[in-house]
Amino acid sequence: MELVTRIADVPLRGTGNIVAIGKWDGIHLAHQAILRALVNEARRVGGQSVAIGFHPLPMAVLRPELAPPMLQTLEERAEVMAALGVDVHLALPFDRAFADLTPEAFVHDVLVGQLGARQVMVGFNNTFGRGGKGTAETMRQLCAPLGIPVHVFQPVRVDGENVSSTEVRFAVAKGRMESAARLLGRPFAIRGTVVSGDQRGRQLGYPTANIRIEPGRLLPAPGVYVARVTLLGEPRPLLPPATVAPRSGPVYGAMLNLGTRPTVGGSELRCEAHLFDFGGDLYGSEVQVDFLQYLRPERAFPGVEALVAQLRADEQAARAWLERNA
Ligand SMILES: Cc1cc2nc3c(=O)[nH]c(=O)nc-3n(C[C@H](O)[C@H](O)[C@H](O)COP(=O)(O)O)c2cc1C
Ligand SMILES: Nc1ncnc2c1ncn2[C@@H]1O[C@H](COP(=O)(O)OP(=O)(O)O)[C@@H](O)[C@H]1O
Repeated sequence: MELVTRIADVPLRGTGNIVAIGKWDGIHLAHQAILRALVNEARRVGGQSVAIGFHPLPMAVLRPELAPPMLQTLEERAEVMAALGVDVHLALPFDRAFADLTPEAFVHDVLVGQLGARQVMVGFNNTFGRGGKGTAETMRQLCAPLGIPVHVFQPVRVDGENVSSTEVRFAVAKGRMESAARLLGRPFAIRGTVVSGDQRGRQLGYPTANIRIEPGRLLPAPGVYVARVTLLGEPRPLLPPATVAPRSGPVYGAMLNLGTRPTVGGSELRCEAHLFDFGGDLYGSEVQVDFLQYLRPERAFPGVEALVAQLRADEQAARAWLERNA
């Protein structure tokens, strides 16, 4: 998949562009329904599937004080799209000039004029153009005279709730990882580089890979979790335009602590994972951490012995969970 941030960098391929528009944060089940339809339709007509999104997200530009933390970095979002088979992700920088386009100008100049869209797909609650004035219905009305079909996708429901990025954020922030996974269709995950810590873990018998946390992203509630860690290898800085392919690597069951380590006098938030049945050097490599299940809150133990005893109990609980859910 090509990841581009400028319309001029969208390749010209096939019989034209089939376009889906959204914010795509998290790429939950409802996003996936649209993107799968996009890919299928583009393949059917021999066209190119283009998912238009934004980076940074509109809210981060228009009302930064109200902008929620993101469920994914641009790279994480792009890789999930690549895995779904999308041909191009156009992540437009949402600046003031873009925000000021009227719905008419967006359709006539951007979608038709610059992108040559043949069909358009949007979610039922999509808004676009100045002040968010354009709705899915506006899109239909503007595209109909141009002979461009608009497909509006209805909400996807899970456990009686509409699937939305807001619902996913809520579940993640509460540490409800199984709810988050039901909405996402996969576990909530973060990626990061392993950096060095205080080198204390190995003395406790539990070396813990210290995963650097990107600012501005949403993290689960602090605490101890059952996790799965994928070793992705060398970090690959992403500078669009770039070709993005889904990455993978060896996968390990793990237990992790997202916390400040009060027992050893720590104060800043860290994400530290102990991988089961692994030995080796992870410093400088990139990992993906899937948060699977909340186990317990972090506690201040009277000393390291009590901490290690708890880590043994955590290991048993985490291994048992992984076995049950293999
Ligand atoms: C599964 C797990 C649970 C943990 N729980 C706690 C805890 O409840 N309280 C605490 O102070 N530290 C906890 N820790 C953090 C350890 O104190 C930390 O990993 C250890 O101090 C090693 O730090 P280092 O990697 O910087 O050397 C936990 C670590 C893991 C992997
Ligand atoms: N099973 C394992 N789980 C996590 N890290 C491991 C494991 N085995 C070896 N390591 C290595 O040990 C490092 C963590 O050891 P630790 O003593 O906790 O040091 P630090 O404080 O620098 O994180 C990891 O970054 C990784 O390179």
